[in-house]
Amino acid sequence: MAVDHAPAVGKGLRAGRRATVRVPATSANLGPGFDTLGLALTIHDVVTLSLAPTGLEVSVEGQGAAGVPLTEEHLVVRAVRAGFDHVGVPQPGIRLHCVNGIPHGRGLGSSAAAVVAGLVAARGCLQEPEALDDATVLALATSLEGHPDNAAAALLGGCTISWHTHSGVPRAERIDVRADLDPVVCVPAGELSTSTARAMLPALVPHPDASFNAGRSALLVHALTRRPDLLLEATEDRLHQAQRAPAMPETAELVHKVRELGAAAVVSGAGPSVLVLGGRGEGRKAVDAVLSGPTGNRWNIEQPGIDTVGSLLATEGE
Ligand SMILES: Nc1ncnc2c1ncn2[C@@H]1O[C@H](COP(=O)(O)OP(=O)(O)O)[C@@H](O)[C@H]1O
Ligand SMILES: N[C@@H](CCOP(=O)(O)O)C(=O)O
Repeated sequence: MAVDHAPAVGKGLRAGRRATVRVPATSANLGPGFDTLGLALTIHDVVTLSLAPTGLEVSVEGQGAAGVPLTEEHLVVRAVRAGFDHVGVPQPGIRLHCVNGIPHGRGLGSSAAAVVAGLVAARGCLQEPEALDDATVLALATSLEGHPDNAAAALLGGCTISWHTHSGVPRAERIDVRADLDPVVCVPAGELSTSTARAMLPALVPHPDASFNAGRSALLVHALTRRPDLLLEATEDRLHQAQRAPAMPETAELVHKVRELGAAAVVSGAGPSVLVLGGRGEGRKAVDAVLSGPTGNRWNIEQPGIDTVGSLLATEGE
């Protein structure tokens, strides 16, 4: 009788499982809430993971398909492996297919989406999925990303407040923003990596600026939930946008012009996209007024809804 010596997928993993995760784009900071506030948007990546005894096969369609490595360096693969390492299961072979809707390097949380999708897909292939519960995924994603704001919103959906405990554990809570909040996103063609934009920030900030942002962040929670008329004032910031403006002058100019018309424009994440927050049609009206000239066609204008689901896992097979 022939003996099959082929290696098997290791203990603790579901060999026949196919895990599909849909994960939203996120806009972080929302002005004053640097590394704290995040908003999930209905622009999505979808990743499908299945396991094999050995090897790696990665295929990618959509955003970033031409640029991302199809190797162990692929961010989703790194996240899957980080999840399995955390749980302590033996690393299997990986078959991964990604359909990407989130543009890369534009301040819409593509890297956080990739990391969260990989971790949640890893959860879907575990015998004991609770080993990668939301708190653990947030902690692992934050350590891969360096900040929790995008990862929290990508994982939980909606608008999130995230913070670190004294012992350095990231935590997050969702707040229920007004149903009529109608975000507009203006996406330029050029990319700016988050690490480049973070390197532009000073290590220390003056106390009055810290105080200014603390007040605006608190006000912003009130504006997002109850008082949209305060959004313009509540989205003021002194901690990061002006400091990063030299790397994205067109973004800074668009934010300024839209705000002059009374709409709450901010840099989305680390930029260079612009997010405008307002009631139904308000942001779009201001953006159209500013971008009606020849420079307007340099921006891709989108009106995504708010994703209230967060990361959505579906599994097939044993
Ligand atoms: N879906 C993805 N698959 C693989 N790598 C990704 C994916 N999304 C983002 N990345 C990696 O992260 C980089 C962008 O991350 P970052 O500079 O933080 O910008 P963003 O604001 O889009 O998160 C990409 O250039 C790519 O290397
Ligand atoms: N708080 C972070 C947010 C980065 O978001 P991204 O979408 O640009 O990755 C920062 O401002 O650096």
